[in-house]
Amino acid sequence: MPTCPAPVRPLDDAAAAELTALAAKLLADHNAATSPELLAALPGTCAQLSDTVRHALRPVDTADGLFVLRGLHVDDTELGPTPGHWSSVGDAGALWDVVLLLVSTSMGTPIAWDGQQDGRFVHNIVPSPGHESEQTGASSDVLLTPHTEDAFHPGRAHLLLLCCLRNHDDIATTAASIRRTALGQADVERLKRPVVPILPDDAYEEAQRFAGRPAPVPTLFAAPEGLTMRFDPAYTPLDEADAEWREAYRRLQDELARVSVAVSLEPGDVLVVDNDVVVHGRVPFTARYDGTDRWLKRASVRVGGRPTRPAAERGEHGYGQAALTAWPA
Ligand SMILES: O=C(O)CCC(=O)C(=O)O
Ligand SMILES: [Fe+2]
Repeated sequence: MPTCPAPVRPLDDAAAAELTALAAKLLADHNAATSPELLAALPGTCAQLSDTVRHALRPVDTADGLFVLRGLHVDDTELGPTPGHWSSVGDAGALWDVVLLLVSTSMGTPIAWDGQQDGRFVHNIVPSPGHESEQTGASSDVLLTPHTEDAFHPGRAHLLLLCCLRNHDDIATTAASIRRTALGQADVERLKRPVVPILPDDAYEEAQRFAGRPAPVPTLFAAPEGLTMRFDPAYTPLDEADAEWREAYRRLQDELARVSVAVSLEPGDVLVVDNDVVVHGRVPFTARYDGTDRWLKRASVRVGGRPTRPAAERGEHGYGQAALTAWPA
């Protein structure tokens, strides 16, 4: 798998300092990155960003469906130990929550879920004891299978942002763009049909208990700018589909593996992924559990008026979950 051929958008020192200083001021004004007042102040603060920063934060503009924003400075010695679980993070790395929220707000509206990580708008991705072989951000020993984030839900993010605080072992995030695949037209047509559902993942215990009937959803969709995808094989009951459809799905998986790139994030990097175009995952690794583990901050962003999804999604129940927005929609 090629390593970091992802487009890099450099932030020079002045731009990085501008973004970090604005975040620090917001945090000082509101005390906590989780404060509703801080969230409400994000759009107004973003409006103060210079054209240079704004330009670096323009939408994803290549068929890779992603870019890496590079140039922010994380001081490892100031960070404190990597928490062992998202629930024990408290306000550790809070400045980076706010930086990530500013970056997110310049692209759209940050969203959160009541049922995930206490409804926080910035999640912490750290390996956690006892979760090594799950298909969630807390795992380590296993390959995190390429997936669309929150694929089970019609209100899922359009953009997924991962900000790296620590990654001493160069553990790569994987990314594969549907726009780089060469799938036969017959397979595309087959995968555009709603055949099987995508069930809530293990990060959503409440949604997994939802009693409603799972609705089949299409895997591929022909949007005006090209194909988009909704894909999470680890939570898709593939054996409910007929053999022909399963073979088409298998060929899609093979194509995604063929075009997959490995992006090893450095501290300060923000990976921006178009969640309609790219599936992401992570290579397996051995957790350290000594306070120096890999640590990412994650945000999800909704972008209004994007024609990237079938209209039929609007009728889905979303397994009883609703996305929260950082300020009233
Ligand atoms: O750890 C990573 O690189 C990605 C994990 C992941 O899938 C996510 O945070 O959504
Ligand atoms: Fe993910």
